[in-house]
Amino acid sequence: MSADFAAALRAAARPVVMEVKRQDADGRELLGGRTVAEVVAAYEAAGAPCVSVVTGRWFGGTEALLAEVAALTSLPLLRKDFVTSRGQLRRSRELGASAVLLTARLLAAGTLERLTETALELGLTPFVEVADAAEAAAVPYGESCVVAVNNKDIATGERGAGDLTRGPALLPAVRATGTGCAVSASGIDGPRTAAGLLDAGFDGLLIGTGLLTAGSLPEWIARFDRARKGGPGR
Ligand SMILES: O=P(O)(O)OC[C@@H](O)[C@@H](O)c1c[nH]c2ccccc12
Repeated sequence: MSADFAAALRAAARPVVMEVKRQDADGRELLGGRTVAEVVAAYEAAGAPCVSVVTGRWFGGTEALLAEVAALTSLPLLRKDFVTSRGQLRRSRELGASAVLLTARLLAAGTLERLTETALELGLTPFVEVADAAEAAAVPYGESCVVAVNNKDIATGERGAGDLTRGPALLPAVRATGTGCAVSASGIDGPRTAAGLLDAGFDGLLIGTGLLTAGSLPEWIARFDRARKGGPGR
């Protein structure tokens, strides 16, 4: 559980944080009759370096889901939720998270700084999501954080398709935070899109719905590998 989330992601042949999420923002079921154990096993077989677990109620998640995934795998886990308190950070650690989502848009600057500090003290990697250049410029302790561009809009409840041009445009601002791990998150619909974001310079991706609704995960991965310019593991 203390595994280094960012290092695992950066070192991976397929730097994709694969997400366990019960429902999308519109309430659509995503596990499709599979058990959580089956989904985690499929992600491990696909070479996932890290797993994201959505505990937010909005997406049908619970804290118990994080504990369940932690019992199934030793991969570093990201807790995805709307974390606003230090208590939630401590709890995330207890439940087995290695990294925790902090959403810049939802947190006042002082709160984001305080939560980032506490996360680092607890040995959790802050996974800070930004949606514009101003948010990126304000990321505290950027060199110790994973900084992710969220392609979807939190202001509209993460509904809709997302804006995949946002990420590459924001990449210079994300790099300026000092992070060694720039991630593109949300709304990545297919293997070609995913490959294009890595070719555009992202170190990693976070994908939930696209993987969970893929007819065949091995086929998705094979298409992803083929679509990458330098092949997997450049
Ligand atoms: O399923 P997608 O579109 O690949 O997105 C994954 C992830 O980014 C999304 O689940 C998410 C984005 N922000 C969140 C905040 C809380 C919980 C979950 C999320």
